[in-house]
Amino acid sequence: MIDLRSDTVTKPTTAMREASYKALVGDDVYGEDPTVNKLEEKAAELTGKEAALFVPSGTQGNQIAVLTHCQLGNEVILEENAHIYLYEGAAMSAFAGVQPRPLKGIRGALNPEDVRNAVRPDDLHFPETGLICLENTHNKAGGAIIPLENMKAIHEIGQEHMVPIHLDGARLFNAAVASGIPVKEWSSYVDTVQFCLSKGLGAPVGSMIAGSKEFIRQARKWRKRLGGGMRQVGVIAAPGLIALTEMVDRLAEDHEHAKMLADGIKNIKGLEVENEVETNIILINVERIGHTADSYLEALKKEGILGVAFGEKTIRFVTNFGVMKKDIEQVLERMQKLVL
Ligand SMILES: Cc1ncc(COP(=O)(O)O)c(CN[C@H](C(=O)O)[C@H](C)O)c1O
Repeated sequence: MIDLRSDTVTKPTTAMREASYKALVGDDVYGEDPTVNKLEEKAAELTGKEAALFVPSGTQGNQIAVLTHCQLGNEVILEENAHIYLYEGAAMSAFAGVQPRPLKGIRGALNPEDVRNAVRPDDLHFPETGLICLENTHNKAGGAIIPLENMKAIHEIGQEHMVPIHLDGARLFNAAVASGIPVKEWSSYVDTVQFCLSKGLGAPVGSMIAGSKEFIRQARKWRKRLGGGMRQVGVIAAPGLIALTEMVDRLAEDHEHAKMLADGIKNIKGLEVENEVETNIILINVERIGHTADSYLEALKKEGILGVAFGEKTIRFVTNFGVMKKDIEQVLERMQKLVL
């Protein structure tokens, strides 16, 4: 099986498994796990924030950010196809008691003037705007990189209106590697950032949230309230350190494979690549070959290829370090056969 469903399917490397085995551990509820402490320091250093916190998933990282930034009854400005809006089970309403304010984006990027106009004025009828959420790279937009200028402009609006900004940076390292702009620079235009260790970086579990010391102190408390206080967590934090020290630069290979796959698909009659492939995600429209996303995925599965549906007529492929160049060649050969 060539698994292109997501970069979440990556399995830990041998180095990660060895690091787990050898990890120095302690009780993290008492702050005594040296490995996760090191990982949190590393994440703070890479993002240029004062502190960071290890969390078991990107979703929990995003939701702890909402819980920590917002009060009950706040409104959260976000892009209408953001993961935090589409794929997190309305957690921000269920747990934090806030209402999302979805805005239309272009390839995931919000128009700064739309953001400015969406910030609520002080009025007895209105909720206060508690947070602005950005996502980079943008999953639904096909791993699109939100331009730095756009983030800078929205940062200024946040500062002007004293509304904090959270970045869902699940694939922020993909944006950094593809653009050559360091993670620290991207992070300088937001108050808090969540990034995944468990996606392209290949760790088996976990994400990091980074922000001010005070923010992380409160976020740690929210994680504990959610039952996320962990004990000898170094066992799963150690692979995260390998992810950050050994697996970042190789993301360029995933991007190269994605471009190779997209270029090959463009030569297959009837298939249409929907997105400009900047990182590791490819969106393919299958309508012209008379398929729905589901029927095409079924046909692909019979050929030993896995993808996911990303709409009625669109499938998504995500390259990852389990997929080599020879796999990409195989996928193209088998997809070509499917349309003959
Ligand atoms: C932008 C972004 N932010 C947050 C998350 C949540 O991360 P996890 O909770 O899965 O660790 C994801 C996961 N994305 C997963 C995937 O792409 O296969 C699915 C859709 O949930 C994400 O793409």
